[in-house]
Amino acid sequence: MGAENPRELPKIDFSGVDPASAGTESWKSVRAQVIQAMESHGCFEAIYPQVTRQLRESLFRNAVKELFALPLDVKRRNIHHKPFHGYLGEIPALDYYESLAIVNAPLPHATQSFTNLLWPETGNPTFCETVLSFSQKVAELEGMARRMLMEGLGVDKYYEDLTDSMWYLLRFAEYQAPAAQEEEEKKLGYVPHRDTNTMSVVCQLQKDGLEVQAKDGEWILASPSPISFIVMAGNGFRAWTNGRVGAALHRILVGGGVTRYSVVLFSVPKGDFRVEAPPELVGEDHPPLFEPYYDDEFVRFCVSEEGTKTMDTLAAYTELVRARKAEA
Ligand SMILES: O=C(O)CCC(=O)C(=O)O
Ligand SMILES: [Fe+2]
Repeated sequence: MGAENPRELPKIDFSGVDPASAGTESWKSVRAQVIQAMESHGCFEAIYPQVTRQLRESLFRNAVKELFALPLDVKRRNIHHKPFHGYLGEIPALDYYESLAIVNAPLPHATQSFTNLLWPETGNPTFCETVLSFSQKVAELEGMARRMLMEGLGVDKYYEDLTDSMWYLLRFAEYQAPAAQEEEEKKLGYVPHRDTNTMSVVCQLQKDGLEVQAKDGEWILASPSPISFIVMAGNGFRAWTNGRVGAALHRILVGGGVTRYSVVLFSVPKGDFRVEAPPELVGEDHPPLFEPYYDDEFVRFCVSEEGTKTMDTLAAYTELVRARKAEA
């Protein structure tokens, strides 16, 4: 594993494991690397050829291109009541950014209805098949990484329940190349943040852009191979593990005259799930760091004026709830 160089993200080879291989020697070896990487860097590069180069090619060269080429009024049909769960574009401070999202993407009916909404005449079966097989395979990677971390903390008995309490959101993003005269200078494509959800798996076309903050405050550029993904935890997992797993601070830089595309799978707590650390992770040595919450409520805080002022939304949210409780 490449964790020795603190200026590079650790690389972990998942090619020898699958969800059914939990407990095998190869699983344990990958697990040890995952635990170490999350401790040292808060994220890692997963080598994952289970998503074949061919599938990745058809995703980026066909599906993603076709999606962003649709007229704006068609893309805007992708509406969802929850922030960040549908079409996003023309956002102040995110000048180069546009994205669309599929809630429950690994479920065939969900991706099919997204496809029907955008291509009502044809239902675009090729898009649907490509996106479905991609998100199903990537969901397996998210599940393995999360299960390994839960095993490391001795709380894997909750793995199935935690999985059932979440949905997967697949988001397609385009970061337009800044205008020619700005080419030399990199621009912020997405502001520094920690994801609000549980875990995130980023797939990017071979274009740099994603940077993760190291412990010393320096930014590390992710340079995943053509068969790699970047895996990180968000505030949802940080809260559920009572801070034992940290949420990586990251940002996107764009420049060099190249438009960047990414497809990210997020595991997101469902609306009725209370995000709260299990008793095994709380005790005298580990006082509860965060207040339990429902994701909708936390996301509402994150997009509020107060939430957008802070870099640590989970800590700020906890502070707010505790202050309210003290007042009551
Ligand atoms: O586009 C990417 O690579 C990741 C963007 C991101 O950080 C996010 O959507 O939360
Ligand atoms: Fe993010």
